[in-house]
Amino acid sequence: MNLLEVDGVHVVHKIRGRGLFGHRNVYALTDAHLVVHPGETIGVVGESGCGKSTLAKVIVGLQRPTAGSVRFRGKPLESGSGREVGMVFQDPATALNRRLAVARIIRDPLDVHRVGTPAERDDRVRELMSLVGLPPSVADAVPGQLSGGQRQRVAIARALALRPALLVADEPTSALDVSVRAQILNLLLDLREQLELAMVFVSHDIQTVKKMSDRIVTMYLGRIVEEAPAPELPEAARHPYTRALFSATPSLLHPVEPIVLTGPVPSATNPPSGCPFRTRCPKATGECAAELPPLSVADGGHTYRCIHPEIPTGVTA
Ligand SMILES: Nc1ncnc2c1ncn2[C@@H]1O[C@H](COP(=O)(O)OP(=O)(O)OP(=O)(O)O)[C@@H](O)[C@H]1O
Repeated sequence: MNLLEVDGVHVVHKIRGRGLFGHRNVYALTDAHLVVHPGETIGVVGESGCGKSTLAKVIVGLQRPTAGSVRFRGKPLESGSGREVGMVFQDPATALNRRLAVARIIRDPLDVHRVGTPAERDDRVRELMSLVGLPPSVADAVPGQLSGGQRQRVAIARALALRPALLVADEPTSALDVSVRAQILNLLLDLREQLELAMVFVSHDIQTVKKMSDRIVTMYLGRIVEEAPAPELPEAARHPYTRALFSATPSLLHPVEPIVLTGPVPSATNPPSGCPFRTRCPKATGECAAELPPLSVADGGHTYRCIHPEIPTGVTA
């Protein structure tokens, strides 16, 4: 059975316009479809504002869809399955209550859900601290007394307290010093292995996402424009935008032809007709404005929305 199914989810925010213009809609997420299988890691990439965090919040139940549904093990997310999905946020400095001691922060979900006896909760907190590599000596410290890496370990321990089957990590290392990023990524990889966790890993750092993920979802202006097996990227990327993202942070192992994007990302209040990427796409033609490109399917569960796709070397279109 699928662990998680995001089915036709839209998130539209209403914002107050200036003067006589009344309300405007921000199309943060449009018709998102995504399936997560037990134990697999889905990477989500795209530029700032493309809807990555909105998708992450929808998956953990922090953002209610305007339309569409999210199902966990076949049941609507609202029906109590929320505790099976843990979330780690970008900045542990703001995500943690700065007045509470580490042990209290990690224990909080256990208290809220009344898991076991108080003594069992204490044991679980000790176990979680050891799992994420926190020494027992920091149990009584407050977040301000810890390093950034330690704070993120506290956040990860708290997210794992209720033994979720799925962990959503939204830019979990981007607020950290470069020197500790690898440690936190390795910790997430170890935990995934040890606990057989599924993960949704959100980052604008496409090379890290490639390393962490089984499949990669590319988002642009609120839409999923491509989903492909991570090991095959960037060579197999069909959507010019996925290629552009990879070519912006080239890797020696996987060189790609540079695709330089010009012009600003269009506003999510007024997305272009047809293909959302067409205003910046080097391959765009008049046809791209007419309608949203249909979902095309390539080998290996690879899907994309583009009518002028890149064709990988050695593949016939
Ligand atoms: N509460 C809100 N009210 C109005 N607009 C919002 C709200 N939350 C998000 N948005 C808008 O929705 C769009 C998607 O935002 P989201 O935070 O999901 O993008 P993102 O890809 O995660 O960006 P970043 O990488 O900068 O975090 C953006 O245009 C953003 O400005």
